[in-house]
Amino acid sequence: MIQLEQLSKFYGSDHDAICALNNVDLTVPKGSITGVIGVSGAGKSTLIRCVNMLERPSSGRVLVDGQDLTQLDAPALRKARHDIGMIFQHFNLLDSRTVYQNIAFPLELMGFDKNAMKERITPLLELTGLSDKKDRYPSALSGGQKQRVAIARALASRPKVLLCDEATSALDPQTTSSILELLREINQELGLTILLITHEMEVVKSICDSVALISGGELVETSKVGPFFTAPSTKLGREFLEEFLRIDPPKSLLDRLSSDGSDKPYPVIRIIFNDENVASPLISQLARSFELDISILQAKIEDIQGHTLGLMIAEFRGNAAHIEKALARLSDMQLSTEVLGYVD
Ligand SMILES: Nc1ncnc2c1ncn2[C@@H]1O[C@H](COP(=O)(O)OP(=O)(O)OP(=O)(O)O)[C@@H](O)[C@H]1O
Repeated sequence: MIQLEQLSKFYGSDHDAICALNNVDLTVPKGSITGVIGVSGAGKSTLIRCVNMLERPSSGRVLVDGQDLTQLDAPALRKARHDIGMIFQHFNLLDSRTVYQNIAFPLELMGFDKNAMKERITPLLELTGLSDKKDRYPSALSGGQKQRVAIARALASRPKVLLCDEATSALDPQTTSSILELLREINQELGLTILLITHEMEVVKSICDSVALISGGELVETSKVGPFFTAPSTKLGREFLEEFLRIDPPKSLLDRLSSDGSDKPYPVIRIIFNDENVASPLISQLARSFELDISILQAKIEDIQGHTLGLMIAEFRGNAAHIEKALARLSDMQLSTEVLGYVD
């Protein structure tokens, strides 16, 4: 388990200090995968680097399995770091060492002899699918394979927690999926607690149990992943969700679309559905109740860990007063709606 208590970090001197983290409280339960998401500059890297003291917090506490790392002297911190593995966006492998030697590196520092090292490394090569690549150098590996080496190296000291710093940001979507799958497997098989930072909702959706949204160094929302995707409680959460769900209207529609409703009477609406209303025959009910013709122009449904989320772009045609009432009905139902423009 990782606990961050009132964690703050300032860079620079007093008068022009930059506040990168401001009184952050976050708990990552044992065996869970928690994602910290935020835009560039929000403080994600600073946060994750404070967990293993690569950055010294300015104030607050960092507890890993109950031990406050901010209170440790250098030798005790070195020892505590054996419990914390970390992987990075750009892998950080040693180019002059083979795959095997890279994974062996932390064990050498810990004083393992050759046989004990082999005993540790062989199953890690298997787990990460690298057994046949053990004598290759990093330059002869793909990005995904490099990240697998980094994961094996991070696991060599048998850590209790794994920190992932944008671990898939440099990878293509297919490789990203395979690395995320590997992380999920490791989490389940080894019971490893994982804290990751990302700017991608797709990563959170794929493997996280919980999510923490960070902005301007402050934690603005924490939630289980299902509720976060179906009903985020903050404006920023909703923005992330909309960006994730975004489907651009087709060009043929954009060409007809006017931002001004005075010359074109029929609105084109984007509606986000969630668990509560995705299954209801909402569109046909609205059409019947308000005598409207509703054309669905685009639609998308996502399954987020058992929760359903849908997005639809639809054109509402009919009497202006009836359209207004239909929109009011959507609003009463707490559905997130947005008028994209008007058509005639
Ligand atoms: N070493 C540093 N010295 C001064 N300011 C820093 C330093 N590192 C980060 N910052 C500042 O702290 C704030 C948070 O940066 P951080 O790198 O933690 O954000 P981030 O969310 O990880 O961004 P990105 O996704 O772009 O990496 C930013 O305003 C950044 O400019």
